[in-house]
Amino acid sequence: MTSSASRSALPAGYAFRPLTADDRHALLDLDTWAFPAPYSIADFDELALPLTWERTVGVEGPAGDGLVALRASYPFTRFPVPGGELPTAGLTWVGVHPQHRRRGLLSAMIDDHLGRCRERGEALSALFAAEAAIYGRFGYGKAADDVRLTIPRGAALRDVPGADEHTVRIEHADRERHGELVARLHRAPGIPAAQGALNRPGWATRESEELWASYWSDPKTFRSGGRESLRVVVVERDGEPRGYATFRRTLGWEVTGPRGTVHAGDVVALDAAAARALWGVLLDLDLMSTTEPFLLPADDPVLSLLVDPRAAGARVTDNVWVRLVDVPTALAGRRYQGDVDVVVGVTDTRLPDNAGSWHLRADAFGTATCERTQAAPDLELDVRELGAAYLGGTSLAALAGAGLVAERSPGALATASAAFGWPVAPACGWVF
Ligand SMILES: CC(=O)SCCNC(=O)CCNC(=O)[C@H](O)C(C)(C)COP(=O)(O)OP(=O)(O)OC[C@H]1O[C@@H](n2cnc3c(N)ncnc32)[C@H](O)[C@@H]1OP(=O)(O)O
Repeated sequence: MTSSASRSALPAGYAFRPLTADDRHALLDLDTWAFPAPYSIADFDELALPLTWERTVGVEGPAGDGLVALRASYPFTRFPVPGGELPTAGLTWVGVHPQHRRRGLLSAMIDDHLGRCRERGEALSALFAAEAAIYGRFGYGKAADDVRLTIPRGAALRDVPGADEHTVRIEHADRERHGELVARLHRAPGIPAAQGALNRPGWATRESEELWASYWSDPKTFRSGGRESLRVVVVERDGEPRGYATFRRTLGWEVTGPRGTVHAGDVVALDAAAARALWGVLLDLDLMSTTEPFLLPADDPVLSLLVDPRAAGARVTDNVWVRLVDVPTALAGRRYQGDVDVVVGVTDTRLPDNAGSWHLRADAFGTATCERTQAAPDLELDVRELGAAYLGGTSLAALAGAGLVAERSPGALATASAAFGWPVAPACGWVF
């Protein structure tokens, strides 16, 4: 890929600087300016940083201010998109010291990041947004939602044949003991239909040793609010692990009795029976009154297993945001759930190579092609909206309803909107 990114420059006096492991202290100091935390830097000594240093870039301030901004990205070489995988940069650890905010440092960092994505051949960038209002201006669209639940202890679940054939292990989470099974099962994103061709878009897996080391390091900074150390429940059938969930409990005592909470992290099962077995354990731990999974895909099996899903008080919030860095590679790199033959007119002020008309053709669930064309567009939208629709979680019709997609050829919106959807809801099961 060639790079023709229009990069906005840092303000005078500021300069980019690659960061290394020697910058650990300065990086943590800056990070706790950006994200206030009730810890000293020394408290983070136990924390294995999840960063890949070659992808971690700082900004030095003027006049000896030192490190005043930083950003990093995770290498997701196999980021799931509908029916496929694409190299993706997971933008993360974005922070600007409060004294240097609103001077354009983030804008310059994003343009530098997008330029580097193109140079590395990463067709997408994805992120979790600390504040939802930040990233739209940079061409990122809200591509997935997730569901937060507070499930009462003992909530009734529908039966699944075979669930009671599982044995259960509840143990301290330990990399040596559980590392291989967690790495393997996490690739199966929680519903049987999602395996194989019908994958779960957005479900990033940890690919770097740094991310795994961080996942298993379990420092006290991860135990806020009285949380215990990391635990795991594994359900096995015929001696084979079929699902696991990580969790930490908290315990409070009230005059009416103990009120504990199970804070679940990953909840991953290879099939419906394993999911039923796993949730049966998570919803019935002694001294607990509620189970709060951190985040779940909008179609997680538990939402169908709960006899009274309303009682779990579902809250929906934004999950992964996606930015198409290379529009033709991205559009040809996913599959579509309906036949589509459409010319899409794209605007993109930050990456002008993406702007213009693109002819997208695909058969339902088959491979796609996407080529530049001079033909008039059937649909027009900004790259931000394309990012929102890309994983199949936001319909083009819904965006058109908000005036964000324009239909120029009658019928094109319905066909393209159906094709861009996906049978499995997009979501990433962990915040990166
Ligand atoms: C993927 C992740 O890592 S998400 C983590 C993001 N980091 C945080 O939230 C930590 C706390 N916040 C910060 O560190 C900073 O305020 C940042 C990174 C959000 C913004 O950095 P800044 O250098 O101040 O941003 P910059 O000056 O480049 O602003 C660019 C534009 O974004 C807007 N903007 C910046 N921050 C916000 C925000 N929090 N909400 C809404 N708009 C914002 C600015 O107003 C500006 O708008 P304009 O182009 O219309 O003038």
